[in-house]
Amino acid sequence: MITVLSGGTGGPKLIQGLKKLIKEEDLTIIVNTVENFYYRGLYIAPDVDTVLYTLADIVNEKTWYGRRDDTFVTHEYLKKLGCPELLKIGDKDRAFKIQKTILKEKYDLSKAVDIQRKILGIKAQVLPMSNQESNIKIITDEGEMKFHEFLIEKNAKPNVLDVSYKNVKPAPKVIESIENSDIVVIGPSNPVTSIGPIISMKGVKKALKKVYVAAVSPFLGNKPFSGPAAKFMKAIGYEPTSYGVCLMYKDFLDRFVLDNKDIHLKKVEKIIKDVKTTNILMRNIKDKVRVAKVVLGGIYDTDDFDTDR
Ligand SMILES: C[C@H](OP(=O)(O)OP(=O)(O)OC[C@H]1O[C@@H](n2cnc3c(=O)[nH]c(N)nc32)[C@H](O)[C@@H]1O)C(=O)O
Ligand SMILES: O=c1nc2n(C[C@H](O)[C@H](O)[C@H](O)CO)c3cc(O)ccc3cc-2c(=O)[nH]1
Ligand SMILES: [Mg+2]
Repeated sequence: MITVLSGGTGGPKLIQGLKKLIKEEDLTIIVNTVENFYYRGLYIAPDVDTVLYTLADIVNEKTWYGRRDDTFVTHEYLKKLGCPELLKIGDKDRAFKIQKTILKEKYDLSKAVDIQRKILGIKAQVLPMSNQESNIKIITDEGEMKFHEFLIEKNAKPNVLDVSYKNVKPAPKVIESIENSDIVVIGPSNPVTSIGPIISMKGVKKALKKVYVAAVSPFLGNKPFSGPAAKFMKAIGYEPTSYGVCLMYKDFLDRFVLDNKDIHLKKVEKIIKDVKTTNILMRNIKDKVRVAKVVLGGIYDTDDFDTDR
């Protein structure tokens, strides 16, 4: 069994590659929930929905949120009515979020997500990291703001001084799925706001130390491939590089996959015993399968699986 720790962009790209190499029923995804929030009465779980759409092969791969080929009739009409939405939510995506909001009135998030996973015909297990709300705050030189205010309204421009979120309890099956895995894969997600909240939960690091853990870096040199990870890393006192990431994960990390052009390779090799390199930019499914093969190579046998599914 393989358990993947994932956010809503980098992790899902690697998941697409892993899905080509292993049976989907042998895959468990623990998804970040730190940025979940109620928006105008709708419960929004961005990374959960992106992971579900990715596993169901309906994700919009241009934005890494929402569904491919969705329509935006309600979103556009709300604008006309003078109530523009912060998030561009498609009509089918909205229905899916309305369903999750209704399910959450009766069940916890884990159960609601499991019902939706089955409706999408997904065989992998999808575990939200927690059923509690983290209320993440981004502390900037323009004051404290909500995650999506920072990311979308301010376009991640303000200087970040700190990132804070409540320490929440792991959801059911999270610890157990890590402990029962042949390998835990940490996707190239944002180390601070996607992976950090998962590994800082009670019992997670202890569980990760018991199993083989492999991670892919979201950095090349001093820059992430996309998004605000560099600002967040500096804000919490880590350099925005693969070396900074390996210092965050070093207590439990066994294998680290870096880009073959990463100038921090030597420093990382002093900390992590098993370092692999390849081109870790994932533009297409060929790239994603290649990176996934380097992650699993020699640890998890994928030979008996026809990869041209
Ligand atoms: C806003 C975004 O958060 P979220 O949508 O949750 O994304 P993740 O935390 O899952 O990932 C962001 C992370 O992904 C890295 N990334 C993106 N594309 C690639 C790639 O092709 N290869 C690779 N090794 N990493 C990739 C990127 O550097 C980001 O840091 C957010 O926080 O950015
Ligand atoms: O930057 C944006 N992110 C959007 N996101 C992504 C969201 O901001 C995520 O929290 C981040 O990408 C980090 O995971 C959406 C996610 C959804 O589930 C549904 C709709 C959106 C819409 C947007 C958007 O308009 N702009
Ligand atoms: Mg995220």
